[in-house]
Amino acid sequence: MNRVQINDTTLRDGEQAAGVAFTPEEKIAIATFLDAIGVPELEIGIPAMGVEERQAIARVIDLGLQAELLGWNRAVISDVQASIAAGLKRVHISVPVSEIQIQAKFQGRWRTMFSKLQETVSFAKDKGLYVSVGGEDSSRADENFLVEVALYAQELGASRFRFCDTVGILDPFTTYEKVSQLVSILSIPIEMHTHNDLGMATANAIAGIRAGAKSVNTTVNGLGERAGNAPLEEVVMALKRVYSLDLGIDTRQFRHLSQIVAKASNSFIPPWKAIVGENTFAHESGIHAHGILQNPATYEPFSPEEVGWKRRLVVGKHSGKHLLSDLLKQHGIFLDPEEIQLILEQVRNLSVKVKRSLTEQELIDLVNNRRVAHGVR
Ligand SMILES: CC(C)(COP(=O)(O)OP(=O)(O)OC[C@H]1O[C@@H](n2cnc3c(N)ncnc32)[C@H](O)[C@@H]1OP(=O)(O)O)[C@@H](O)C(=O)NCCC(=O)NCCS
Ligand SMILES: O=C(O)CC[C@@](O)(CC(=O)O)C(=O)O
Repeated sequence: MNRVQINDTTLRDGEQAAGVAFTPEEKIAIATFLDAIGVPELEIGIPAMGVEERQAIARVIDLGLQAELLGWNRAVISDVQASIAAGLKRVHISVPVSEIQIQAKFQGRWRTMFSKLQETVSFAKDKGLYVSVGGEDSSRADENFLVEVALYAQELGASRFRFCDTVGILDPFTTYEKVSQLVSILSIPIEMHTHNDLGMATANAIAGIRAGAKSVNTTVNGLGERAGNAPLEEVVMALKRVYSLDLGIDTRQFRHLSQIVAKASNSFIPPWKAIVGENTFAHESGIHAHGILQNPATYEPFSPEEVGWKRRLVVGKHSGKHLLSDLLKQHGIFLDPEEIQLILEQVRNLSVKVKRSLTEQELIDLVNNRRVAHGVR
């Protein structure tokens, strides 16, 4: 698989998630962090939103980051002017390409879409800007029509074409076919933009990359419209682990980054969320813990440290004797097999009652209480 570049859109599509509103300071902190870990391109907002958004974007530009910075625009001249006013040198111009979107936005007049694309791309090019063009709803567009739009964008001087699965309705197989077709026809690179409505954003992003896309949009934690976008951490780790493609991003910072974005977006990360959920390296079940105690590779796809975590072994409803005696030994408590079995039963009962794993102190208390009850010192 060829080299591919991340263009992270946490600060644009991520912030479009209902209820999410970053302060300028949060935008700065997130952009700085993404840049520091080696993300090479960031879509940092929508200048047409107004003066405050433009000021926040300008502050991010002023940081002098290594990353290339991009602003999102409709095919509207005043949007591009707003991007220029914010100080951006790179603009992304989006046009609807499916029948349903062209109907909603331009009353079905596809010629209007072409003329707006022409006007805005030419305007931006005349101003010396780098221009990327996005096909909104590419996945539902007529394939020949999509090719026509993309070729036109290329002819106008766009440097990249973004294939958008706007409502997340593709699977990886169809994504591969559609993107392969575009890659075979266009000479400019394709960028993947996938949504997670059917839980396939990461898989579709990877399928597009396998088909030859050279760039991919991600967001931290998968934050974004509705069910969100392809998560940065998942795309980077899938490329690294499945395809041995190291993008040079410091993955050890993923946990920290995830927490910063979760806080700024006032949202909660499910414990089982791939890579950044707090259970991703926690083991409670007896058979798993027994395996982990011998060799962590039995039940871990890669080391927790690689993405900023530490392994956790916890006792709970599904634990077994090996884990229990191992944890107790660490506290200098040695029980015979019969006692272990009795404590295990108590662990199960208490876990069901409190509906969680037990803390080490709760485990020790169970042992101590049993000793007191049986007059053991
Ligand atoms: C962009 C924004 C400033 C425009 O605000 P607005 O003038 O109040 O208009 P609305 O959002 O109500 O409606 C969208 C307008 O953009 C038009 N539009 C939508 N996509 C377009 C595109 N790719 N190119 C050109 N025009 C487009 C719609 O047809 C509608 O036009 P109209 O005002 O002439 O009817 C505002 O929607 C905003 O702040 N958006 C930021 C977040 C966002 O919507 N992101 C979605 C990305 S798809
Ligand atoms: O950049 C583009 O061309 C479109 C990106 C977009 O995020 C638009 C959206 O719905 O907010 C999508 O998913 O289509």
